[in-house]
Amino acid sequence: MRNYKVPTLTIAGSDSSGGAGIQADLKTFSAIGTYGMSVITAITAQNTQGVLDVEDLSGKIIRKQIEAVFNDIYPKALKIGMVSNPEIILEIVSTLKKYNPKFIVLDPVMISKSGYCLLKKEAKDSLIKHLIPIAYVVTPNIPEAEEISGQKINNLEDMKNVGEKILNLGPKYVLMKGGHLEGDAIDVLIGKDTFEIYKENRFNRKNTHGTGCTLSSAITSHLALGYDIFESVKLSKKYITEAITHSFDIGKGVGPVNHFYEFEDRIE
Ligand SMILES: Nc1ncnc2c1ncn2[C@@H]1O[C@H](COP(=O)(O)OP(=O)(O)O)[C@@H](O)[C@H]1O
Ligand SMILES: Cc1ncc(COP(=O)(O)OP(=O)(O)O)c(N)n1
Repeated sequence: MRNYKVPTLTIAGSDSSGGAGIQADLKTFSAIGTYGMSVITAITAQNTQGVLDVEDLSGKIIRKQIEAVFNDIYPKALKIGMVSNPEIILEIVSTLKKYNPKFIVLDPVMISKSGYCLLKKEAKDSLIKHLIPIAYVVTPNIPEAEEISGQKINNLEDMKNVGEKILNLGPKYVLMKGGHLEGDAIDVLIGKDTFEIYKENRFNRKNTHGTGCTLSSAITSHLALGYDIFESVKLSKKYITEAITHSFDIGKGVGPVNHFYEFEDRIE
């Protein structure tokens, strides 16, 4: 069910190499078939080999971007990615509260795969106290869930327990991603009366830049298109698995996942 007129929004950082951040989000929105809009929170100088530098935008211009979008094209669903400092987090929360969006997908980005800290240490408390409670679904990977909860995660049982702890912070659902564990790629969705497992084979691929950004934007798109949370996660898990399977070599480091493999036959 594609409907390119259904508006979706990403509030996130820019990745100059196009594999993660805003760029991955907009590619995902387009590939799934929604109308993507963006609010940029930070500019990263980044490529497939790592993050070289970051400049945060001011709270003021972030607020103005959100207002410009909402006062004109109200998104059906939005995602939040990199928000690196407390001022940015507080500005986003207070501005979004004026518009009361139904579906906020929060990807609590902390450290890039290349090891760069995208969330400043002093921002962790604001993320936990102010941003997580307004989310419809939070999508931490294992290290992020450990950082948020202060608990170590080694297996599915730990994922469930920690997921419940994060749920108590106030979001409606927690989708804990198991990409950082060994074995099958297992994600779990935890809600008040919900415990769902989404399992796919693990594919041994070098090029996995942008997996987290892509999964959260896929969920955002599916929620915007009217799917419930269970179908949205199921379809998005399929989407990221295919995108990883078809990921490709570009640049000298960890290349991106592939959003457009379906169209490759048409490229001359
Ligand atoms: N090698 C892999 N094969 C298949 N799925 C994977 C692989 N690595 C990650 N995934 C999946 O990709 C999504 C993103 O997961 P993860 O890598 O944990 O997040 P992040 O990019 O935020 O670190 C999850 O659905 C996870 O299960
Ligand atoms: C600007 C920006 N935002 C987020 C990330 C993290 O992306 P993620 O999808 O978690 O994947 P990796 O980049 O860690 O592979 C990023 N790198 N840049």
